[in-house]
Amino acid sequence: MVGLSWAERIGVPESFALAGLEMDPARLPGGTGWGELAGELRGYLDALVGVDPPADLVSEMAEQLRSWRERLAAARVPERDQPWGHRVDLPARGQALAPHVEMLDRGDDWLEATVVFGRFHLGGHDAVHGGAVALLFDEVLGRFSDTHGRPAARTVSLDVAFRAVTPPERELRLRVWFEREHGRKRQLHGELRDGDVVCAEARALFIVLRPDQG
Ligand SMILES: CCCCCCCC(=O)SCCNC(=O)CCNC(=O)[C@H](O)C(C)(C)COP(=O)(O)OP(=O)(O)OC[C@H]1O[C@@H](n2cnc3c(N)ncnc32)[C@H](O)[C@@H]1OP(=O)(O)O
Repeated sequence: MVGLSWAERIGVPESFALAGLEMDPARLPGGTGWGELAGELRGYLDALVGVDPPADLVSEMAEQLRSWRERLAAARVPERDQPWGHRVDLPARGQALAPHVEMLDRGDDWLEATVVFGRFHLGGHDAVHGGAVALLFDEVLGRFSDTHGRPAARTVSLDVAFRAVTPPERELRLRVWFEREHGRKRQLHGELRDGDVVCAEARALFIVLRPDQG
């Protein structure tokens, strides 16, 4: 990654997919195969949550995972060089923590997207975990907060109201928008819907980082 600027390394949070960014995936951390790997990991976690496997399969999986953990330990890099969470050219920044979000449309101060929570994000009784819903809002509101050339900010408060059960494995609609910007403060609002049903609403406050806080 020698010679790449920080912006080239992690991209800028202007997009949820490549839109407008001239980045060559082969030159980015993780290379061209990272998106497929992150997608496979997401799929693996969703599949694992949904099975009751026989004992020999459990042992075999544990052994393979142990082997991969040991191989990966040798390839550890500082956070700024890792592809996970830094690949803004890929869905979910190339990580499997947050659910899969696809941007549909956006204006200067609003954004619409679809989101599907996998079985991995299930809390119980066919409802998505409330923490996963909060994670979704923090991720999308947080990224959108930094768009249109705005300097980076951090979440200082996130209030989520759970209005109805959020179903897994269904395409849901997410809308987020700026409510107010004043000084270092940005207030954003988000709404998650399953058809006409409002599943959750969020209000978040972001504080722009001072140069010494980046
Ligand atoms: C591209 C990647 C996108 C991913 C999105 C994910 C986003 C995240 O999850 S960020 C991680 C979670 N958040 C954090 O770790 C933040 C931890 N907090 C901090 O680091 C610090 O509070 C920081 C740096 C943001 C601000 O600290 P500092 O510069 O000292 O601000 P401070 O002076 O205390 O507060 C600034 C203003 O905000 C207000 N404020 C601060 N916290 C709160 C709060 N919780 N509620 C209401 N107001 C608050 C203060 O009252 C103050 O207001 P005023 O200027 O009117 O007096």
